[in-house]
Amino acid sequence: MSDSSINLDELRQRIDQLDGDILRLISERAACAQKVAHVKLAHDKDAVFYRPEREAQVLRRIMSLNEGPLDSEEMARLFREIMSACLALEQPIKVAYLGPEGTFTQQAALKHFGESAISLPMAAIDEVFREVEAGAVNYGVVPVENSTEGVVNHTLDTFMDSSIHICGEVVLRIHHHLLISDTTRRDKISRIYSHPQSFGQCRKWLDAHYPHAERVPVSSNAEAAKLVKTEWHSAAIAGDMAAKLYGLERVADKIEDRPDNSTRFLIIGSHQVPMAGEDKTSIVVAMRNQPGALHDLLEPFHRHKIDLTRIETRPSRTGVWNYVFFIDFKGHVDEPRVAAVLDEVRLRASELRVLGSYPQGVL
Ligand SMILES: C=C(O[C@@H]1C=C(C(=O)O)C=C[C@H]1O)C(=O)O
Repeated sequence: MSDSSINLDELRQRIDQLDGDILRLISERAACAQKVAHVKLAHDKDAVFYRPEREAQVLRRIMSLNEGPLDSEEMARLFREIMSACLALEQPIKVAYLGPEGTFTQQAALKHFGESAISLPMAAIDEVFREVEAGAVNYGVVPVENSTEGVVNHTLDTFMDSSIHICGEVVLRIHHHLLISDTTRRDKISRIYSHPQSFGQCRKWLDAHYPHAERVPVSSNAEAAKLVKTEWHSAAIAGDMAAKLYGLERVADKIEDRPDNSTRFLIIGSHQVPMAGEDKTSIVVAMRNQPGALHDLLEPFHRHKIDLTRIETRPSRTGVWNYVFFIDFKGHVDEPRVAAVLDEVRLRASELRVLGSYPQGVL
């Protein structure tokens, strides 16, 4: 036996030993999580097992303790799955997302809740809201803004008519691929299907590589992937999940024009989330139609040194909502300085609603 094979045997024995240790520790952790669930139930029979603020703290702690060689995000993803499996022991979490199956929103839902969550596709953003409001699911996931294409107006508009809370956020790197089926003639592609947002994110690449192909907008990337199965001269632009789901081949990888192309999704639910330590708050504010309204709105944030992360304006849809601003900022409503700012803004606004305070996205 050569030296290298002796080493290999030893290393494999060591790995077997470590796997045994990991197995034992994961089981011990799962038993602990089960006990936590029983304690929660003893206090309140309608207790919610899932605690987004606690999960954010667990993941942040793991990332700060990690010394490699795995990078911290990779390690947090492993722990995300361990927590997801622990939680599912008691009660798998049910999550509605903007479908169909294979969309980036489903990918975001699984990234946030882990693969043990039950994810249910909905046909439209307002259906996701309705399922959460009706209590048919624990949470919903909807896209809210893309770094290349901007805000998803429909999501913001739906918040105006809803009493739902924002319970979390998740940011997903969006990679688009040009996909074909096994019957597609790759030299004869004359039509490309995708969602309008994705066409926007791949515009330059398409102009350079397929200037003459017809671009056909459809309701989702997953729908585009499905259509390609039946047409020999068509391709689709979609992500990994849709490619796998429909068994498509990648003709070109990562064709998005900007390498940092990412989408932010919101987790919506019916509970308010306690402080996690690094939180964000989203509010919607209506101001009266008068000069200086925007300045009046923002001035208290500046004075109290609160960091705004986003501000969007939407047209009002009623007489009361003259100007409607969606504002995200760092901090939690339970912090005194945030409460002070909101009190001041409330006096200046014709209406203010806190959509939610929630942990800043970790993964
Ligand atoms: C164990 C708990 O319940 C759930 C499971 C968690 C875990 O596995 O670490 C964390 C938060 C909750 O979603 C808890 O609240 O601590």
